[in-house]
Amino acid sequence: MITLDAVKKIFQTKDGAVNAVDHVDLSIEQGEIFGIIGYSGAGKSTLIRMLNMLERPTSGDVTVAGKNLSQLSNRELRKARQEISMIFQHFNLLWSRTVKENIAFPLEIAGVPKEERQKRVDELIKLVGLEGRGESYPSQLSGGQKQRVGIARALANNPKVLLCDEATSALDPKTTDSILNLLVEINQKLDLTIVLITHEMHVIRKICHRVAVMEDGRIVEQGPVLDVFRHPKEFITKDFVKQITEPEETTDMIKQLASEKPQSKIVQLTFVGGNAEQPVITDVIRKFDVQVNILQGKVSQTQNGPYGTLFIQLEGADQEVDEAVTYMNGQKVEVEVISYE
Ligand SMILES: Nc1ncnc2c1ncn2[C@@H]1O[C@H](COP(=O)(O)OP(=O)(O)OP(=O)(O)O)[C@@H](O)[C@H]1O
Repeated sequence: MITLDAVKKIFQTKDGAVNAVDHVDLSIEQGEIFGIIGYSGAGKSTLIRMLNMLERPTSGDVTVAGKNLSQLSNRELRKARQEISMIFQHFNLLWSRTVKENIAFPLEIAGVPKEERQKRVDELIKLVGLEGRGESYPSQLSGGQKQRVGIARALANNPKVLLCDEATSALDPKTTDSILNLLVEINQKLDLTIVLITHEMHVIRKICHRVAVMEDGRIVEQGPVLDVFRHPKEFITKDFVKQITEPEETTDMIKQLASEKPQSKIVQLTFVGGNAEQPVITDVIRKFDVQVNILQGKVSQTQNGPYGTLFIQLEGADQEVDEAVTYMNGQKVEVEVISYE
């Protein structure tokens, strides 16, 4: 559905050239929810804005739904953009228009007759769960409701692709979850391809099928979300995965326990599927002369199935503990001995 081929964007500034996007190749499938994660300044916004030519690449090709956007005339590009919609962090609504009028706006531009417009707006209001709010103005809505208007407006002309530019970054965690659920719902119902950029791994974990990690204008790692969670290769990816597996409280707790019992080993098990870790723990207790303390465990849902992490503390003679770790390494879990020295 979307391919980027050697795409570059260089901004000329008075302080010199900035390589915002540096030779990116990417391929996104029809019906996929594809996430791009990176810290501020990584080039995410520039990259996503090149997917609808809000930003033109300095070089390279962007192809969406079979059209090479770099080669289109302005008129052809306006038409292509009806198939590539976008939602934004700060919603970008028209404040003097009601919800209905905001949603109708792209239909007016596309020349859709009034009666058809009204029918379509009513459908969209229902689709995004804004029944009864059609006559409200944006200032009368919560953040989550404003983003629902943004989504309805973006879907008005039946796009093939929805681009989400930090669409939940201005929302609280609960509202974020409800908007993410809505995005999954429309992805499934409409077979819509969704590309999103974010700096939050939670967003990737919850809704994306695949993820690309961006740093200094480049894609440094990409793959199915579960694979990247299980085997993050780059340092930056490990850092992002820790947002999910190892919140600060966990780190503090582990440091404390490790200092109380310096001879013990703290091990993080990562597994895919609901109960994959249980037989491993049972086996370790049975086969080795070690004491296993379970410190913390968590299973999170992803679009590709459950993903879990478990922190355990192993106590016993050095050799027994080492053998237990070696044994676990050969099982269906990822094993990492945690050390904060
Ligand atoms: N119009 C512009 N002119 C000059 N430099 C720009 C422009 N837009 C972006 N940049 C620079 O390009 C680099 C990438 O910026 P970009 O906004 O794409 O990153 P980002 O990952 O989206 O970060 P953020 O989340 O902070 O927006 C940064 O160094 C930024 O300063």
